[in-house]
Amino acid sequence: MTITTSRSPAIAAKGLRKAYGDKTVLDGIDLAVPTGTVFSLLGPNGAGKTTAVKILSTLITADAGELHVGGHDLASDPQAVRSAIGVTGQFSAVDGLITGEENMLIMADLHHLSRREGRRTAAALLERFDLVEAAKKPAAAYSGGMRRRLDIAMTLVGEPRIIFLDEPTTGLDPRSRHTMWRIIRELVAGGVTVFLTTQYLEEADELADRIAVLNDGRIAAEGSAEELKRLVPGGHVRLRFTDPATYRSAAVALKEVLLPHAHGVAGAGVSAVTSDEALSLHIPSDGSQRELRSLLDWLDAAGIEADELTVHTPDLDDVFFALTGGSVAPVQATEAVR
Ligand SMILES: Nc1ncnc2c1ncn2[C@@H]1O[C@H](COP(=O)(O)OP(=O)(O)OP(=O)(O)O)[C@@H](O)[C@H]1O
Repeated sequence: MTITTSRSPAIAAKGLRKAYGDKTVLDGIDLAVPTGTVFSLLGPNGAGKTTAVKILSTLITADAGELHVGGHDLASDPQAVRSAIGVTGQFSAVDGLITGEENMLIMADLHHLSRREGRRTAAALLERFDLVEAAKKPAAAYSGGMRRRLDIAMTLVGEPRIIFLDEPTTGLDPRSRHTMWRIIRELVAGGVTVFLTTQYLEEADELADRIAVLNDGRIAAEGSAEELKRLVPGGHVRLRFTDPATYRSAAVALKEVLLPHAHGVAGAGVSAVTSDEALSLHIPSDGSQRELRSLLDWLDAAGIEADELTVHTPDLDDVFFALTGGSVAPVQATEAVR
């Protein structure tokens, strides 16, 4: 297993293209997902994430590209790809009219397991996914979280080594989301490769070894969460005040010190953000000890006492907005600031 892990990617795409009519959805995308890792594809609504999942899991065909999944060529051997993968997500395989257990047994039949083996596998997976109590109830009566768990359990009947999860936690409450994260981590610990699309940047941050941000049909950036966060600004110190008068005098003093000629306070020359409603000031900062010290010195010298000081480092939200045309400045401009 280690040999495969280090040598051949579980999922590889070169020049992946797909258009619907004159709308190009994927415009020559390259991806390589090492075996036993989590890869997350992020992007705004309509960016083409589901399209990429559908292509790589053989549900639809690409217009162009060299695509390999599990070492098999998607164009020439889609059947081999199908037997290596599992897919769950927006197009759930769960039949609501029958029980969770019956859904599992149907999957076991589809995978040609013997009756005995099918029952054993179904029971083990229902237990693993905390569905034993619900097993005899119709799946239509399941909550969203239970249904997702059943969906993944069904996918695992065939013991796929590569799993595509298309927005697996959309609409789930925080507890169900954390359960799903635990399940995904367990799968990966067992050597499974996970291709994950999500709308939750926190989810990619938690789970993914590598993240690609899809925008306008192309990969706008790819890397670990930490690497992506380094691409954008967003680091700041937030000062919060409870007394409006103290807040106002701090805002005035800050404006003076952040004039283009002034230096010495963190990020001098970069505009701070004031929020009159929240009585808070956001001062650009990399959060380093040096910058914090100079900020504290300045606050002392100016006689300003904030009620709360918090350091905010860039998160994936900042990355997402910067790369997908949101409200934050584009990446190049932000690099100049840092
Ligand atoms: N069968 C189809 N025919 C025509 N256009 C399609 C078809 N499927 C998807 N599209 C278009 O392709 C684009 C990408 O859709 P896709 O579902 O892959 O996006 P997505 O990133 O998964 O979005 P979301 O986050 O909303 O699920 C969208 O503009 C969509 O309208």
